[in-house]
Amino acid sequence: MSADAALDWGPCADMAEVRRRVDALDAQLVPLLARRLQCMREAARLKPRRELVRDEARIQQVLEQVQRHAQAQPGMTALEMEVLIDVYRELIERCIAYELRCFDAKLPQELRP
Ligand SMILES: C=C(O[C@@H]1C=C(C(=O)O)C=C[C@H]1O)C(=O)O
Repeated sequence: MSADAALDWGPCADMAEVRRRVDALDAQLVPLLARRLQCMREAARLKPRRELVRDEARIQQVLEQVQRHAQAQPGMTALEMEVLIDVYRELIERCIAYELRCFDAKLPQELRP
């Protein structure tokens, strides 16, 4: 089965099909998440001060955009929307933690927290 066919909507015949779909989705998600992390490395390189790593206004903007993308998905339930936003909140927190580590790595040893 092609990756696209595995992503078709509709009920799965059995658990094997559920897992084929999940595996195909992960194959698409992992490279995208890796690229998102690489953006954090770039953000850490470009931001001049540690306190700029966490930007609450930008976090809100990202969450609102994600909500709009999710609303455009056919068949998305309110509960799925809630889970997705939770996943994104956690993703952003992990990204900020990674960005902080990247930022600290560019500081001279004596200035690292
Ligand atoms: C990448 C940035 O740094 C942080 C990471 C964010 C993210 O994971 O989307 C959002 C806001 C920032 O706190 C940024 O400021 O855009």
